[in-house]
Amino acid sequence: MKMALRACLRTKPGLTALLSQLSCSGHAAARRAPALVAQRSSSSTSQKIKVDFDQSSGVAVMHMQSPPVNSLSLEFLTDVCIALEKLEMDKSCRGLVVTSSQPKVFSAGLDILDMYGKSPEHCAEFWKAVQEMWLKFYGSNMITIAAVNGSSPAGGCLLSMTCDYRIMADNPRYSIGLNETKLGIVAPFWFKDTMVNTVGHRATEMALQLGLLYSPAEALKIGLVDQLVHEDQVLTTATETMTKWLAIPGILNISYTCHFFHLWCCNLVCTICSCVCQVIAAKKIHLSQDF
Ligand SMILES: CCCCCC/C=C/CC(=O)SCCNC(=O)CCNC(=O)[C@H](O)C(C)(C)COP(=O)(O)OP(=O)(O)OC[C@H]1O[C@@H](n2cnc3c(N)ncnc32)[C@H](O)[C@@H]1OP(=O)(O)O
Repeated sequence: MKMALRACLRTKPGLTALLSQLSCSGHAAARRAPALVAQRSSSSTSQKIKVDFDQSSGVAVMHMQSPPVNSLSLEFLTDVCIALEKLEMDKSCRGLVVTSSQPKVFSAGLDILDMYGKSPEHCAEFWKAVQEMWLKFYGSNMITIAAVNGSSPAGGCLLSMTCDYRIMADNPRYSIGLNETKLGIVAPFWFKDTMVNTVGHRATEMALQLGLLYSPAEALKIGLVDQLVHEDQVLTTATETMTKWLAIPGILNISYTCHFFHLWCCNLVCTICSCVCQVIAAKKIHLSQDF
């Protein structure tokens, strides 16, 4: 699916325009950009993320370092988007591993404090930044691997699902999933679609209806993560796995992209139809209440 989005971003100007309306590159560009120096190995740091780029392998590692739990605040999301933009522009960077510098937590999802009691303008900017992060990861030309070295609820799970491959620490105390329902929030349709593309319809239905958080073993069973390793080995396994992915010529990825692009279009049409049906149904309920 991620590859489908990649292809569509590359080849379909109309769709790119449509998607970019969801995006907000403007606000990201306005902020300071962490520098990536063109040398064999470089490191760039913003307040909330650190990027180590090894030019000889073409692989960058993004360490999320926003204590205590890497919650996705507007500032954090903006830093991530800026770093991704810079890596994407550097054609020598072919792979990206995302991981956490915080103990026990990959990401706690959207920053609840950044959503509560804020102005409508702030909420709009915040929400656009969430969408931009999703678009940038899902539409990335790089191979992306999530090294999930801790719990990853809600938006944290979404972030990991936008990657091509997920490796999680095999610690039963950690959990991962879209638990929005348990918080009284309906997960947006594109959260749902991302999960459907990862684990299929039935598993997503169960997960969202019940707001399930899965242990690493359960997550592996339904395909929410691809591999479990000992806590100490999450990052090294991710970089080893990256080598295998990067050995596949990029052109083959593009050919799979065409199959997945078709699926993605079907999904989009279904979603639009379903929205229209919901509006009609809501209007009917409203009318029937008038009588
Ligand atoms: C504008 C449109 C809105 C539409 C929204 C639709 C989609 C929503 C998706 C979301 O992502 S909503 C966020 C959902 N997140 C969660 O449910 C996670 C809640 N947190 C946890 O489960 C746990 O904190 C943890 C991540 C498993 C870590 O547990 P641990 O025991 O290690 O730490 P804690 O003691 O619980 O927390 C430490 C510290 O961090 C604060 N915190 C935790 N999560 C968040 C968060 N999401 N946002 C902001 N702050 C968070 C927590 O309050 C503690 O703070 P304190 O000051 O030390 O008390």
